[in-house]
Amino acid sequence: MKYLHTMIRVHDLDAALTFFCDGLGLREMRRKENPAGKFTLVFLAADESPDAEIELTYNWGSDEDYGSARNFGHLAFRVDDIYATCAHLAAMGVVINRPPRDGHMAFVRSPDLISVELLQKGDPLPPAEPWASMPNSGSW
Ligand SMILES: C[C@@H](O)C(=O)SC[C@H](NC(=O)CC[C@H](N)C(=O)O)C(=O)NCC(=O)O
Ligand code: NI
Repeated sequence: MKYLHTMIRVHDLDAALTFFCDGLGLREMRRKENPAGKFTLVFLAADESPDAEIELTYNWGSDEDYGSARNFGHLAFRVDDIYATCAHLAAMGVVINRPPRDGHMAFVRSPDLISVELLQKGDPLPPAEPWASMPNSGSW
């Protein structure tokens, strides 16, 4: 058996692509438009794990509240420099809900409030400001 993807429903496809592609660096692998079903599927992957995809499902014009079930935890990514990644996301206006105070782990949320865990590749980075003294913001 092979793991293929995790599907998440999004309300604003452009905002979700800005977060996952411009923010996290994932690449759009392919997309499927379904006019009959009035939805679009966009498959994304990180460069080091091209087979492990995220499937963004956009239901055209839907204002359905998809909720935020606590049984789904988070998507996790390994990053080369957690401080640089968090600084880049913060510059885009993304809230760093759990700052990388320990140089190892951080949490943010996508525009659809999907929790995303960022883990530093290799050993934790040395403590550095502003992260070392940055408080948590909200939940993740
Ligand atoms: C391509 C394959 O990976 C799919 O996941 S297609 C599954 C299919 N998706 C849809 O119909 C998308 C639109 C639908 N309105 C929705 O929001 O899911 C499907 O069966 N979805 C149902 C589901 O529970 O995933
Ligand atoms: Ni799917």
